[in-house]
Amino acid sequence: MTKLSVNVNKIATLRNSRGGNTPNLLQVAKDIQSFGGEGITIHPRPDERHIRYQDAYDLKPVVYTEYNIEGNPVPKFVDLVLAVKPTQVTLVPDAEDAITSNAGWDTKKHKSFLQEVISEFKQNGIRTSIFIDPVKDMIEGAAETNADRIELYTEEFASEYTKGNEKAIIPYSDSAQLAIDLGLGVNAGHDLSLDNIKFFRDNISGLLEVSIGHALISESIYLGLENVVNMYLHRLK
Ligand SMILES: CC(=O)[C@@H](O)[C@H](O)COP(=O)(O)O
Ligand SMILES: NCC(=O)COP(=O)(O)O
Repeated sequence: MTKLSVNVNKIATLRNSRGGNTPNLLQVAKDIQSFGGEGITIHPRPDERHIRYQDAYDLKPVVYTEYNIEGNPVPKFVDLVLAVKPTQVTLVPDAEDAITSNAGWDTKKHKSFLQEVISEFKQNGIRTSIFIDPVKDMIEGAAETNADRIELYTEEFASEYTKGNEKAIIPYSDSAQLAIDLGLGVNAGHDLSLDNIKFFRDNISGLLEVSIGHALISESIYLGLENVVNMYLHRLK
């Protein structure tokens, strides 16, 4: 069963745009879970353009499903995650000025760093996942970091699928199977949407979790948040 974790970054974007507290991030997170959402994901970036570090603390008592905090493991981020202790931390190699996440880890080049930071999170009871491209060497490197899971970076799939190229799934299905064979759990995210999620899910064995934000919140403008959450859940059955 693939769990739906809703990324609420874009709720925070809207909230911050007026300087107030509308939409109320905590209330939206409660509602998403009451609609059937099986997790809440946030990605506090160093410039706090959307999710603020305080949001990560404030959400902890509100999230009773799975709480996933994503980000580049710079010292401030590591301290935040160790203090909040979410269900899962997803490590993303984002540059500070990146408009959004745009690459997976080089797990060979950063092996010792990742081993060290992953060990610290695991010692604190936090499940670890690393954001990764669907590349054989990188998946093998991920296994050597002792991460619990990988998160397949799905932008390339989403972009190609939109153009009608269904073969774009092949690196992802191959990578997922290799990860499972190496003892890694498989998550996925970035640019997944109502249009592509069922095809992706149907072709990825053992997919444990998808984290979806930008498309889901955008689709909700037209279709309503409760309706969209349930449309994703239906496609993920
Ligand atoms: C790692 C990942 O794919 C998501 O966290 C994505 O980066 C969302 O970040 P933004 O909402 O800032 O685009
Ligand atoms: N890890 C992916 C995520 O949390 C949301 O990415 P997106 O759906 O906003 O592209």
